[in-house]
Parts: sequence; structure tokens; C-alpha cells
Amino acid sequence: MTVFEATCTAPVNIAVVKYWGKRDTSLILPTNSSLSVTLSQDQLHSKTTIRASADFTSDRLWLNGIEESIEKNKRLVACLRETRALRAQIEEKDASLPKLASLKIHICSENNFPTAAGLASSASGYACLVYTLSQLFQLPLDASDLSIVARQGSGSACRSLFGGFVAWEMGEKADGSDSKAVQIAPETHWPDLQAMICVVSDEKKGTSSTEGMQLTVKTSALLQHRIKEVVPKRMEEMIAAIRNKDFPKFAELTMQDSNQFHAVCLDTYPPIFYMNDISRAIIRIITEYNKDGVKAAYTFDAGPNAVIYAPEKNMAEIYAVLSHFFPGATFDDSLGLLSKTSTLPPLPQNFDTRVSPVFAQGSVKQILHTKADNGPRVLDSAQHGLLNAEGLPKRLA
Ligand SMILES: Nc1ncnc2c1ncn2[C@@H]1O[C@H](COP(=O)(O)OP(=O)(O)OP(=O)(O)O)[C@@H](O)[C@H]1O
Ligand SMILES: C[C@@](O)(CCOP(=O)(O)OP(=O)(O)O)CC(=O)O
Repeated sequence: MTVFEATCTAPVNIAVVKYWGKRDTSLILPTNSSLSVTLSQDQLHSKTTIRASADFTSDRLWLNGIEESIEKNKRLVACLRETRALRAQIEEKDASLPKLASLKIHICSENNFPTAAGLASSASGYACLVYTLSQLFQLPLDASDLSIVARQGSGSACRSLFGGFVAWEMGEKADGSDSKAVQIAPETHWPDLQAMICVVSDEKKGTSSTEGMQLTVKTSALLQHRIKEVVPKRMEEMIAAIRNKDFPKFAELTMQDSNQFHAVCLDTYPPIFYMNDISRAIIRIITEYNKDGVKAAYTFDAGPNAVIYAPEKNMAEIYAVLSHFFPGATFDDSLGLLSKTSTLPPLPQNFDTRVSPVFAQGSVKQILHTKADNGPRVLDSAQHGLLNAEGLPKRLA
């Protein structure tokens, strides 16, 4: 019997102009446009296998080796409904196609990094789900079309359908058909731009993005100013900075936008705090590092972890600075940063180390060096699939 199956991976993305707020919570339509950098799947990714079979009696989902309910997950149901409807349309037009739209499916997905810890697992997770469904169903859609479906899983997921530099255009229409991701520039446009992720906490966060942003929409006057006055201009400036590979401008806008996002969280009533003492120390350290010219940019999502964007040539120095204040962090060196330098560079000569205390061993748990890279990838299911011959996970938690 023919096996209908697809296996794909998808990347995370870290926004430099943040999405925070929905004007429609069920279609997931945002109150402002946003822009992100897609990070390499060599370091962080979701991997998903989906099989359709006449032998299956119900739709089932395993996430990181644990079975989860599909019916209770309205967002996942929406992604399935949309992609099945599109498959049904193409089956209607071409009778020779196998009838996959009516078959039950088994979905097995794994993240190679902590889920729901503010490392954008919902972004890579839903991008991967929708991309794998589109492969299974052979949907004739481009990445922007697919982003409209992935957006309904998690807003930020729509940007993970593309590699490189990606805008999510907020759109205006009530049905969401113009609220989609577009690529501003591919990853090859600015290969010099790299990122360092500082994992301050890998625990599940207190206030989810979904709940937090709607409380902000309801209570923050500052958010209205951000939506109307700040983001439209900032989007234009950010796109120009990326096109011109103007790092100081890119960095300034990135840090200002992260600061404003956390300011609207503080302006929420009751306030939401995502950054902690370590996050704030990282801000002070990068500010000191930048005092004679902008060499690095920090940004924080809905959690304490920092992402630092910088040109490749500064990365060893940034790692040396971070290691000084945060001893004992494990370093994921898959880009070979340390093999290129036999010893770490010294701290910059005029760096004032009094900007922050030296923190206890392991306060920053892990530092991950990565770079901008491409969008979802298709894998060979026979070799890389997550389901066994019976259609059950090869690995359970
Ligand atoms: N591989 C996956 N496949 C399908 N769904 C996933 C996958 N990974 C995560 N999710 C969904 O995303 C949820 C986690 O999203 P959440 O927004 O809470 O955390 P996060 O994405 O890590 O943080 P943030 O988006 O704020 O950076 C999970 O509970 C699950 O429903
Ligand atoms: C701070 C952010 O990371 C918020 C991401 O929010 P989500 O995309 O996780 O929210 P939902 O659409 O409710 O699933 C900023 C960003 O990625 O732009």
C-alpha cells in the first residue's frame, strides 16, 4: 500500500520589530506589522512527520513524544481544516489524485530546544506543521499563501515560512487574506549578520504571549501610540537598514523596538514583566560595549532570554564579554567560533566592567551561536521520519 507521508523541518525567527497585540483573536490578525530574522535550523528547529492512512481511525498528535489532544487545540484544528479544504479542492478538479483530504492523519513533532520557554517554539512548530501538511497534500501554494494558514496557528509562525529577513504585513481586510509574510531579503543578502542566543531560563514562562498581548491591547495607552505613530515609520526604516546592510541603524532600531515592547508590557495593567535582573544586566553590558560605536544589538521576546545580533567579526569579543559576566554558560559552538581563535580576545580596552556585577556560575545557562538562514526544509521520510511502520512515534518521552 502506498504510504502518504511527509517530513520537514522549520526554523525559529526572532523579531526586530515586534508583533504584540491582535485586532482579531480567532483569525490572529495583528495590530501592527512586524519584521524578523529567520535563524539557522542547524541550531534550532522543529521537525514534523505527518502520515495520512486509511488504517488510521482518528487524527492524532504527538509533541515531543507525548500525545496531545487535537480537538482541544483550536489553532491546530484551524490549520488542519484550511489545508484539508485546499486539498479537497484540488482533488475535485483532478480525479486521478489520491483522496487524502478525507483520510485521518498522525502528526509527530519534536523541537530540538525547550518548548514554550520564549524561544519561539510556537513559531517553528506551526510553520513546520503547515509546511509539512502542504507537502503531504501537494498544495500548489507559495510561502506567502502558506503563511496565511500558519498565522492561524501562531502569529509569529507566519514569518518562519521564509528564510532571511521577513516582514509580516498586518493587512487591513477583516477576513485576513492580506495579513501575510513576505521576504524582504534572503539569508544570502547579509551573510555577515550573526546571532548569539543567551538562554537565561528554559522554564515554561508565566504569562503566555497570547494572554499577555491581549491584556496589553485592553489596558495600555502606550500600545496605541506604538501602533499608530511608531511602528509604521520603524518598519520602513528597518527595511531600508536591512537593504543597505547598515548595521548601526539596524541595531539601533532593534534595541529601541525591544525596549518599547517591554515598555508596553510594563504599561499593561496589571503590568507584565518578562525581563529579569540578568536580562537588564545584558542590556547594560551591550550598551557599554556600544559606547564608541554600535557593534551589537540586543532584543528580548516574551521571556528573559536575550538574542544579540552582530556582525561576524565582533562575535568572539561579544562572547568574551558575556563569559566575563556570566561564567559557566555552556557554549554551542557549531559555527566554530572558538576554533577560529585559539584564545578569547581580551575585553575592549576602555570597557568599564563596573556596569554589572559578575553573576553566579550558570546564571546564563547556555550561549548559542547562530546566523540567519533559510526557510523550511523537506527531508526524506524513509530516513528521517518520526513515525514507525504502524504510524506511531519511534520515540516516546
Ligand atoms: N513542534 C510543534 N508542533 C506543533 N505545535 C507546537 C510545536 N512546538 C510548540 N508548539 C505549540 O506552541 C506552544 C508554545 O507556544 P508559546 O507561545 O507558549 O511559547 P514559545 O513559542 O516558546 O514562546 P514565544 O512565542 O513567546 O517566543 C506549545 O504549547 C504548542 O501548542
Ligand atoms: C514577543 C513575540 O515573540 C510575540 C510572539 O507571539 P506569538 O506568535 O507566540 O503569539 P500568538 O499569535 O498568540 O501565538 C514578538 C514577535 O515574535 O514578533
